[in-house]
Amino acid sequence: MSLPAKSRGNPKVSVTRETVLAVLADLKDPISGTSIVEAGIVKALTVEDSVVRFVMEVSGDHAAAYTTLKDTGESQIKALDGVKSVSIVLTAHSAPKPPPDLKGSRSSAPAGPQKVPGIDRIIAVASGKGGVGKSTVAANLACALAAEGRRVGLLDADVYGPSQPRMLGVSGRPASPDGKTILPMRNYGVTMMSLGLMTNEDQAVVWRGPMLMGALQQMLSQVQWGALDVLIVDLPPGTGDVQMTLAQKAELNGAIIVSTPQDIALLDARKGIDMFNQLGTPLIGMIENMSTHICSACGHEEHLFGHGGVAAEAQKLDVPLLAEIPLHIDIRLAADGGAPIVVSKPESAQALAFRKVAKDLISQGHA
Ligand SMILES: Nc1ncnc2c1ncn2[C@@H]1O[C@H](COP(=O)(O)OP(=O)(O)OP(=O)(O)O)[C@@H](O)[C@H]1O
Repeated sequence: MSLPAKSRGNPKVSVTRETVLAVLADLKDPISGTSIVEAGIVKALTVEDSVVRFVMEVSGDHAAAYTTLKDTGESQIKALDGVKSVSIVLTAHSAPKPPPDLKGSRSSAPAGPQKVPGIDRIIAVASGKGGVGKSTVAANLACALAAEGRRVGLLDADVYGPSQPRMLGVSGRPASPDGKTILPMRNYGVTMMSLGLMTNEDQAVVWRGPMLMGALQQMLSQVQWGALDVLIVDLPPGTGDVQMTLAQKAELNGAIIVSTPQDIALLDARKGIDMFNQLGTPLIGMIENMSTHICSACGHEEHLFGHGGVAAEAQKLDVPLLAEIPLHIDIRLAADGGAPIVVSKPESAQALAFRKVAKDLISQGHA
């Protein structure tokens, strides 16, 4: 493929994603012989403020063969007009052969969920429906556990709407000094990694199933989490590929289901509970979020989305109800402002509701 005409000599020209892709399309994958774009090696390409970033996802067996290619790509993109800098992260995942053993094989090799080295426990925070406050709960629980002295990681696996960088007030890109491992970000005592940090915040990310699985696996195995007492995983809403992959690849110690009291959210939450039951992941409990609204002006309490629906459901399903978190503007402002309420107003009633859950998780040995 030939390059689009470069606008040499024009310092004001801004480089586009298409121009970068055209350069990359001319680079041959040393293994398949096709272009590295066609071979699906280039992932999460973003062009932002003249800075080009992308991930080259290659098989671990051939990582060395790609180092030169990475350097070539870097210098060719740097040479484009309008490019200030280039950041390429070369990530090597384990070889695709033998095929992933998802159903269990007759071989003696251990199949199924594995413990992630250095991580004592993994808790998934899930919801059946989007927008019920799952990410808010995950961020507050992670910070509250850290404040209790636990070594906490937070993995934002919500690939369709990663929000943890914003909630934890973290920006910038994770570094990969050796091209193999990724250094996570850290704030409020929480070690955090998000797929959102590898992509452009304004860009809709269309993840294909296998790409998603590769990315999730990388997040678990190539991020330098360090020693953790607990890793909280903020899952995307619903019962899709990410949930399945996570439960199949990593040993999950438990799941927390977040729901609003409304029937429709509860219906979806039930599907989520069903899925975890089928995957063999123990349910730690349910959290009713946006349980009751307390007016910040007059203190009047009203039940915008109903109240007690999750408690009734939890009882029916014989799953503990961990908390009823009120709908309060301070919770939203804190989350939007990059300092969850347990950090920004730790003594408020809203923060105490989250902190109690964290303390209970510790005392029950879950975190
Ligand atoms: N208890 C609460 N009180 C007030 N606002 C809340 C509360 N919980 C969540 N919110 C706000 O609701 C919005 C959605 O929350 P959040 O992003 O945590 O939901 P989510 O379930 O993770 O959504 P998605 O799955 O779509 O990412 C955010 O603006 C958040 O600040």
